[in-house]
Amino acid sequence: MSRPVPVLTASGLVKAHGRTTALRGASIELGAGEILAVTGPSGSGKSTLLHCLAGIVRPDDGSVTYDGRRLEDLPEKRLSELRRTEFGVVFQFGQLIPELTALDNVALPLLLAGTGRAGARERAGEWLERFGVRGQRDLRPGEMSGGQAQRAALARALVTGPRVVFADEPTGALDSLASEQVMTALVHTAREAGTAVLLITHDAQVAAYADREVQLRDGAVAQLGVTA
Ligand SMILES: Nc1ncnc2c1ncn2[C@@H]1O[C@H](COP(=O)(O)OP(=O)(O)OP(=O)(O)O)[C@@H](O)[C@H]1O
Repeated sequence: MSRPVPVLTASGLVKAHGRTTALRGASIELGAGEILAVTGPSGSGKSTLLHCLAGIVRPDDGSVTYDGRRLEDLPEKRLSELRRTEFGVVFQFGQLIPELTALDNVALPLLLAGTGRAGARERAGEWLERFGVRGQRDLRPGEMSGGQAQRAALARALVTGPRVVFADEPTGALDSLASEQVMTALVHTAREAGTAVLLITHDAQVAAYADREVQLRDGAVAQLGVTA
């Protein structure tokens, strides 16, 4: 099967945190609309790789190219605009804002992008519906189950129509049923919207949802294999 056109490419990424070298020449390619799992032992550099690819952290060496633009050449203002409009991020503990309801959490990125309040709330409601948590729209994160909160976090990551979603252990804190619901919702929605997903996971069952898997070992890509 032919591979999709790359939307995000990293080559030779090096990144140290103090004396610890987290990435030692990691290279990776994410295709448009592709769901790519990044696996590997604890400390192998998975989160650091995601942070570099998402433009959250600047690598010490190497290059990240998104849609023909080298992230390292972009000024901070342009990079944060790109993160806001073209990338979505979700972490292990969804990091919803605890004081806001599910609906307001999902509406927030739209408000920040300049959508009016009524339109933002309406669209947020539609996205909660897609993830099967519209019934929880008026609950705050602490009042939802872990799986419900993660589905709301995914709705928030996807509501602006990003081209790439970065998910760092999105099911890491969930039981297997909730994990399955979150992954099914993520894969279904990403496929429908043509969104590429970079998915970090320890869990082979979660990695099996991806089109392809890349393993990191000691800060570099160890093996490429097709999982689906
Ligand atoms: N902010 C930081 N300060 C110091 N060291 C760090 C920092 N972030 C990561 N590291 C170190 O860099 C290495 C890679 O960490 P990273 O979190 O990228 O790995 P990981 O594969 O995502 O690990 P895990 O699966 O345990 O989350 C580890 O040795 C880690 O201790």
